[in-house]
Amino acid sequence: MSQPDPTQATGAIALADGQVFLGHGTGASGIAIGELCFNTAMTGHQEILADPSYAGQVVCFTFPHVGNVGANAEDEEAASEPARKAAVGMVSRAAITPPANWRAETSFEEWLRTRGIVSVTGIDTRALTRRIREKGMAMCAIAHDPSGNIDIEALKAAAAAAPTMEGRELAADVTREAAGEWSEGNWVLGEGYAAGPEDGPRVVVLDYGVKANILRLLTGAGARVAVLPGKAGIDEVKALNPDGVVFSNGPGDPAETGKYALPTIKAVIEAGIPALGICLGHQMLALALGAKTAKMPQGHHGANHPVKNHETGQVEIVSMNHGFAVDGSTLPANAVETHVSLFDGSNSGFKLTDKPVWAVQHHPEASPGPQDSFGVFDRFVGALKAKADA
Ligand SMILES: NC(=O)CC[C@H](N)C(=O)O
Repeated sequence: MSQPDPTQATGAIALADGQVFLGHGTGASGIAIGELCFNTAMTGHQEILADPSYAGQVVCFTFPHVGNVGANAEDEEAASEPARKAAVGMVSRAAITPPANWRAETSFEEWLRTRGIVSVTGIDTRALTRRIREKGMAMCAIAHDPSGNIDIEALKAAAAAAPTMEGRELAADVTREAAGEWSEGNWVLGEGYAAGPEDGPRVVVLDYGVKANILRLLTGAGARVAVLPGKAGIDEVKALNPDGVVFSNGPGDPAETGKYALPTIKAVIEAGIPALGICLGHQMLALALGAKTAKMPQGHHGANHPVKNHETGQVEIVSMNHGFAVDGSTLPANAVETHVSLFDGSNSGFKLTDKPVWAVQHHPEASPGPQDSFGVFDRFVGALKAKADA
């Protein structure tokens, strides 16, 4: 692959170990610093970059053609204004072509610009991905300068000085500022989003950077959904009379966000309120139960990860986006592992035997990805309805 002249490159990415890749800048200009991960999804790149769990990260897409479907407002995953600060950078191989899809409302390049995502194309993404596979996710600095005046040495220094993801609390940056109601339901081709139900179980979602499709699928399953900022305490949760509580996905290190979130999570479990944790919420539920989480070398980021559901015996193909994992062997005696990743055997879900508590590591809401795990929402809301009818 031809490399631009280092003195004229409009895009560059420097890793913390000093390795530099030169390319063509696109999207937002400037410099962004974050953890570099690779994502293997072949479609849904707008939804991936708009997932607030990617806050503080630069995403390298392994699929070479990114953005040729453009972008549209319906595929928005930010559920609040602060949540629009999701991925900080994007790396891809081929140049972004004009949109060629009937749903496109804008070009992907324009969307990257308006979202402030510093992007570089023309990169040997196979080499970059191999680097992550061999040495783990690296801190990086990514630059786009349309005039081609990138200070490579300064970029290397910025990458080397960047704080690693372990120990970072990022949920506070992407959570909503005030409590709110959520009424958007499931998306239907040609019709858009359905309205939420008038009655049904009350579900309170603790927002650590929740993906909008989690809220839509809860609403679609028949719940009346309220969303609270991630720092809300148990009194604020109880004031909404919840039939169930959801601990959302989100960015950063679960042990750090857990410093303010665990008291609320523990209080919900102790009160016997049915609870569901997703991704960061799954990790923090595990921490609340005394289990441990650890940083993974390369994490799971993609839309075709096989997960074994021990309860049904079936394999579900799921969306994944996590760089930390629950150590399943540290779960307490009253927890049963319900899901496991078939890529590496890491924990992908558990439930409690003596409390109505469930958790999944993967993203059952997809967006993007297969819908094999949509049943997580129907089962949770169904359990709340069954409890109300009992
Ligand atoms: N999608 C998520 O909720 C990610 C959880 C956590 N930030 C991780 O990287 O593991």
